[in-house]
Amino acid sequence: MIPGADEYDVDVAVDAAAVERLRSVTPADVDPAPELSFARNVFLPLTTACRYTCTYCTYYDVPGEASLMSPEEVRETCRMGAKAGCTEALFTFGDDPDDRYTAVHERLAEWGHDSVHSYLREACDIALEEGLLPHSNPGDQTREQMELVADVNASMGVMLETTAEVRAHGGPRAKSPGQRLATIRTAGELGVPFTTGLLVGIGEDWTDRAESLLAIRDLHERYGHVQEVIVQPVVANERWRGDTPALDALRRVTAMARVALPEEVSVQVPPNLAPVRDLLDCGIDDLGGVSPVTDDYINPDYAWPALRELEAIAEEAGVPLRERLPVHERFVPGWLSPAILDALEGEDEAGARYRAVLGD
Ligand SMILES: O=c1nc2n(C[C@H](O)[C@H](O)[C@H](O)CO)c3cc(O)ccc3cc-2c(=O)[nH]1
Ligand SMILES: C[C@H]1O[C@@H](n2cnc3c(N)ncnc32)[C@H](O)[C@@H]1O
Ligand code: MET
Ligand code: SF4
Repeated sequence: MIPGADEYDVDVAVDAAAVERLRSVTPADVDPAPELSFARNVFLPLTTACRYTCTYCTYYDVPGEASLMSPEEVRETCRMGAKAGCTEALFTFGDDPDDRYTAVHERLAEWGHDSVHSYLREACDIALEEGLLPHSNPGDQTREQMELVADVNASMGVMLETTAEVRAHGGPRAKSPGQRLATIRTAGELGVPFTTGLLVGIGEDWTDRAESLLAIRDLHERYGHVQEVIVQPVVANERWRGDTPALDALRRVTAMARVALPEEVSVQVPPNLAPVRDLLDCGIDDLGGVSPVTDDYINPDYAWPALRELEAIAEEAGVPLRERLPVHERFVPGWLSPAILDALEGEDEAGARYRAVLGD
């Protein structure tokens, strides 16, 4: 039984025999992908306040020190991104800050918001006005929270990380695998194209990795909404002095992701955190969002490779490098809200920029 599954009423069916079969997959069992895709984004860390205290994370600030990006800063960053040819505004930040962050809540109230989600909606509107398509990953979301922002996002996401109960999530306020699966299910119910993934090396074992991939597959089979699964190694920082996954392990879990998931689901590896060149034969077909203008605020010590480097990686793999939007092309017919479709069809510069990426 997956921890928290009962509490959040998720009936994800993971068959023990399928876990055993997936565990035995190796890179020799997968074919290399025919192309590599990526998106150009700007990273907008709306707030560093977070209800959790994951032990691998340097992103969150303690109450009293947490920051909140202002609407003006959001607009400025988006404008800069659009000018640099980006298509995606990546909003990813602390999970639903709790009541200990009084200063954050007071500031939000001054700006007319009673929650971070209410503010996120305004921020997504700003991004659309400035010519970027929002992709929000605010961590766990309730159905009510996701409903509040779904129609102003091209796609959304949350890392499942793992279905296991791990010490790295521990402490009094811990992430629950059941809650994360419930978030992924809610996205399916609401028809939101979705990104999720594994965080590798936080204390999970091979059975947990296989189970996590099969849980994602199960939810995707029900709703068809998973666009990509990220295989992300945990990386060292001043809070995480623990181990990081060895290359062998990363190669094997990447191949397992490729075998576990149907072909239409991309397998993404972040080129600033993982040795992508050594994973090209393990089935990856996507390099995720890469920013020409902002840092990776979650892992600030790990710089984005330049576009030139992505081109060199694709060349080494002998496949074309293709730019994509934050929502994968197959979701454009039928899945997008009027606000996002309007942006894609707009007669302005942004519309032309999106359509150029789509190849229309
Ligand atoms: O720059 C990053 N982008 C992350 N992204 C963004 C991703 O690179 C792109 O935004 C998506 O591929 C959409 O284009 C995530 C998106 C999600 O929905 C869920 C998790 C992540 C994790 C990261 C991350 O750690 N760093
Ligand atoms: C956006 C995602 O970034 C991941 N994240 C947080 N800290 C680290 C780290 N040290 N290394 C790699 N990924 C990390 C979390 O899994 C989160 O969901
Ligand atoms: N807090 C969210 C999560 O862990 C998103 C960003 S992590 C810095 O899923
Ligand atoms: S990984 Fe996300 S949820 Fe965990 S402490 Fe960092 S910001 Fe919060």
